[in-house]
Amino acid sequence: MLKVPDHQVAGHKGGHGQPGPLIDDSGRFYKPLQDDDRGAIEAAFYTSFSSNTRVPDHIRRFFPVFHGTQLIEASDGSGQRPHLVLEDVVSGRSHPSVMDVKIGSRTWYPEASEDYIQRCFEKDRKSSSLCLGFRISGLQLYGSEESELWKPERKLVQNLSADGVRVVLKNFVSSNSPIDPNLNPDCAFASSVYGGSSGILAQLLELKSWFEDQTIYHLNSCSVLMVYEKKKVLKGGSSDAEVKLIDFAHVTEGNGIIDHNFVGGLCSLIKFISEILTSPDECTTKVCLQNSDNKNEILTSSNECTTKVCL
Ligand SMILES: O=P(O)(O)O[C@@H]1[C@@H](OP(=O)(O)O)[C@H](OP(=O)(O)O)[C@H](O)[C@H](OP(=O)(O)O)[C@H]1OP(=O)(O)O
Ligand SMILES: Nc1ncnc2c1ncn2[C@@H]1O[C@H](COP(=O)(O)OP(=O)(O)O)[C@@H](O)[C@H]1O
Repeated sequence: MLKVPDHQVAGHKGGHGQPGPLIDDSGRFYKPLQDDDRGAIEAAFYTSFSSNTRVPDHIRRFFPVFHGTQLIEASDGSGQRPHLVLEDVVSGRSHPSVMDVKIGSRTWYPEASEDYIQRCFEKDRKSSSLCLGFRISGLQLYGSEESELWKPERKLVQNLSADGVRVVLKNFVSSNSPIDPNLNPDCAFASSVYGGSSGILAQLLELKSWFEDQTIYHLNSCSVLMVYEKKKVLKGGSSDAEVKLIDFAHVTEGNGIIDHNFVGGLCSLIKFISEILTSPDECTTKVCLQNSDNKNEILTSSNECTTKVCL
């Protein structure tokens, strides 16, 4: 039985006349192939990547397993449509905290159309992509109460400044509520989620070492998906933190050239996460996430805050 995923944090969602992803009970994620060349490019990437013997096994685990394409009924009832059949990265987790981070200071690439380049350029300029080399595309995080789920409006998190990004990366691994203005992110779970030999930082470093050498693919506009199980962490168990790369609709051939745009963004994300691990209390900012009606201000403050960032 296919259903709409509860834990999608970014990308195209079903509704408003467009099909969205579906999941099944056996841990598979069905992504509708987009009509234009994006669908064909992503399917070609997964096909090439799955059989490419130059990709080391320890790197394959950072990509969802690919089970081919399949014709299934689209989520919007528009009839049968081809879908990529992928491993569902959040399957088996009851309270997954999830963050989608789009890597690269530039999400466009020279082979794209002029119109696409302009749209990407505008988004990169307005978001943290241009200055940091990545942007948070979307996230959800569970609080300490099982019923508490924070899923901020995507446009708010995408356009955060460096200070804002730092606070949200701290919120992601904190035990206290991101929407209580009186609470600073305590980074209580930083060491179990970001740290350790199998934590998110170690996984990102392993990826980085491959991307510093590989010249097969250029992963334009691709995301790092960071996932962990909040329920287990709250009980003192392992975070089961996982990093996966997703969204290959704009992959181009590397042609012997290192993907500097991807490597640069990855290094920047690594730096932010390393700093949270080494100095979790250090902060100079106060982030104010304002709702679209501009009425309800949600403040997330940190120790010794001196700057106020408003959206
Ligand atoms: O439609 P939008 O404005 O939500 O833009 C989509 C992006 O959403 P965002 O900029 O993060 O809000 C979306 O970004 P995310 O995957 O959500 O990070 C994609 O960039 C998508 O383009 P494509 O399918 O990769 O070619 C973008 O879709 P297209 O506009 O290119 O169809
Ligand atoms: N294999 C997967 N398993 C679980 N969730 C996924 C998977 N791939 C994508 N997602 C979810 O869907 C969102 C959008 O995915 P993405 O491939 O970027 O779509 P789009 O091409 O529409 O931007 C991600 O932010 C994530 O929440």
